[in-house]
Amino acid sequence: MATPAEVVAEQHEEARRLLFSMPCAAPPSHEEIPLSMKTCPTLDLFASEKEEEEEKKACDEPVSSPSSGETHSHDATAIVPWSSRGRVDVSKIQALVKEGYRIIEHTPPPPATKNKQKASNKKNQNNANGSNNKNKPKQQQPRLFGPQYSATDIKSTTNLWDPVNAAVNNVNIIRPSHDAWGIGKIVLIFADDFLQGTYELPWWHLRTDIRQAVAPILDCLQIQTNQIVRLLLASLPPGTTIPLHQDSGAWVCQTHRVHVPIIVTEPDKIMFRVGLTDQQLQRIDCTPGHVFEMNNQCRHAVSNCSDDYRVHLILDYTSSSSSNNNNNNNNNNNERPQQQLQHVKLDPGEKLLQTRRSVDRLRNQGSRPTPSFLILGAQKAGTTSLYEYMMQHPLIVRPKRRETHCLDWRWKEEIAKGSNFTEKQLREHCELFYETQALKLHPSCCTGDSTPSYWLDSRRVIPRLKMVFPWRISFLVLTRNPIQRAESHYAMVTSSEGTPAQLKTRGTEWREKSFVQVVHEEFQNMHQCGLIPYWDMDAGTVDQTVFDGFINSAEEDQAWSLYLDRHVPLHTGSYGVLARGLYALQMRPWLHAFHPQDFLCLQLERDLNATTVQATMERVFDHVGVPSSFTLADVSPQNTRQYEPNMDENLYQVLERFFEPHNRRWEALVATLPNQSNKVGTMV
Ligand SMILES: Nc1ncnc2c1ncn2[C@@H]1O[C@H](COP(=O)(O)OS(=O)(=O)O)[C@@H](OP(=O)(O)O)[C@H]1O
Repeated sequence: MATPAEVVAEQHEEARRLLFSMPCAAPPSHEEIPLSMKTCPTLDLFASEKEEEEEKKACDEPVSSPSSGETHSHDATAIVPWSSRGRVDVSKIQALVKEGYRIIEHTPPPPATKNKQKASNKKNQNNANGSNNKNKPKQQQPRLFGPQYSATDIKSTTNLWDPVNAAVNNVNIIRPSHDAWGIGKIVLIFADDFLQGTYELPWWHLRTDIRQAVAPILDCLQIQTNQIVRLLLASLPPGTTIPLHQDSGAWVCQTHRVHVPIIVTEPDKIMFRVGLTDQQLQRIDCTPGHVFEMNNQCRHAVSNCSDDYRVHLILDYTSSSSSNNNNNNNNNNNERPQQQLQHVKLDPGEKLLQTRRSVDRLRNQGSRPTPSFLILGAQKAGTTSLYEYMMQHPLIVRPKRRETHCLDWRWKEEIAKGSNFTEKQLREHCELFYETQALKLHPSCCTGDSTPSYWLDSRRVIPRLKMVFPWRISFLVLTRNPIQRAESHYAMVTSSEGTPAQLKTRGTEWREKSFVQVVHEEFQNMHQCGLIPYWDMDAGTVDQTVFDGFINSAEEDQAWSLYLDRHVPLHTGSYGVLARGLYALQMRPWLHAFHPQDFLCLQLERDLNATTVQATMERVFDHVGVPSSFTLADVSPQNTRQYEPNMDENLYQVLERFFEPHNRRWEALVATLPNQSNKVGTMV
């Protein structure tokens, strides 16, 4: 939430009052602030449907209180809010950025001459047609990619603050809150929030004069260029206050934030404050050349109470161990292991596509297909929780519905009848269930859905999936104690609560039957299909020798197919109370059709409990190809239901005997899959 204007005005007035009574603090003794003093903030999450709104929101968002929701791993009083890193000569940078720092147009004007020309041509055309509604120019291109400028639109190539000059000779970067505050910028290095890509802009990698001017600062900090993830100059207009806030985003706890005042005409009229709380703010000396590091997890604010613009160089860098070509490891043991930075050199005039948390090159559009992951099942095994936890990740975008069913129930009826739909048409139909077009532009983001019915009867789903989404998909499979799964299934299907659509899809077949009856019928059905020859229907026991000889045989496959034909309808959810708990059987066709490494198999009780869920989700994020360094804000179980126990001890024991060899079979199968850590453990 942006700070209300009246609060900003109050803070500005307070800063003005403090100018003469609050001296600059003596620099704390620390030099580089350990990253372990910067805990991960609570993120305000990316919401696909509100993307436009989100983009307008602040990158550095104000939050209520620094000590409230945050869990500092350190004694709070020991956290260092800032440190002085030295002094440097900034005259070379001053000379480079002096021109135009006072007159900044933040929104580049449209390329006037050409647009006017086009508009007048269009007007003439329309008049000639006798209509001015036809052939309206499409609004979408300019909005997405920004206007196209050419060298002739630039007023002065030496004015690095000019957004038109930047758009042509450098790269246009959007910084929503800073742009809204009227802050001018010269961006040299930029990164997305997860540091997936560190972009060196042309004015950095093509201009020796700029690099040489900045070099003394890097020497002072004792860092290499490849450690920098953001480097920019910001011009704060007179009379402006950036209100109290603390920075958010996954990058914050992985980077050191440095400020260097460059042009500050009246340093005594600048109020730059930082502190652990709003009551503990310290004022920092902002005379040009003072290199200081600020803990941007602490509260901070700045007010320019002078009559001139104020230019700071702002630099974020990672510990040396995370940068390529650097062997010097000064990482503190408490810090998260850091990823290797990927440095990308951008071309002059190149277009970037930004959301609040992501940065993508226009040239990379479409490089991640949609969808790129699917939660396959099992039904009632916690798939809603898994899905909702995934959707908290800022780079995962919600599909239009959680269970798309685009490959089973919602597969076009005509298609099912075998009409002549082309592959392209089929794909387009399925793509409608996802934010496909928007995601093409943002390949660092991804989407997928959770349709637990896919796992059980995959005979239709797998060929359709291979046809419409022929790229590599990351699959997620979640299992649960199959007895509890069955109880949960029965409770859902017989519940009278839910929307009319939910009640319809659940069916009414089990309404008049007890759980015991439903289980008994399922045993009969399986038996008649020849699916459980090892099961003594009267004694309720397994013949292990028959079981071992039967599983994975052609007879088992045939019996399974017969069972699916006879007892797995599409129009109701009242089926498969035991079959849905035969996890290895459901998985077999999937493993025949796809690579084993495409699957991540999790177990509800073991992997989504309060102790394990964060680590599990980091594996999930890794599996689907988004940065795993994201802390979940809400790990509460989803889609829970209160219901009376619906079986006696005797039935429970029967089911335990029935499922026991199947559970072992499943565990043995999962153990053969690559990338399944935590694979040792028994089905609870
Ligand atoms: N984290 C966690 N820990 C323990 N149990 C959990 C968790 N998340 C979901 N659940 C339980 O999973 C059941 C819902 O599963 P699904 O969301 O897959 O159901 S559905 O197939 O989408 O209808 C539902 O089970 P029942 O409450 O027994 O019906 C949920 O309570």
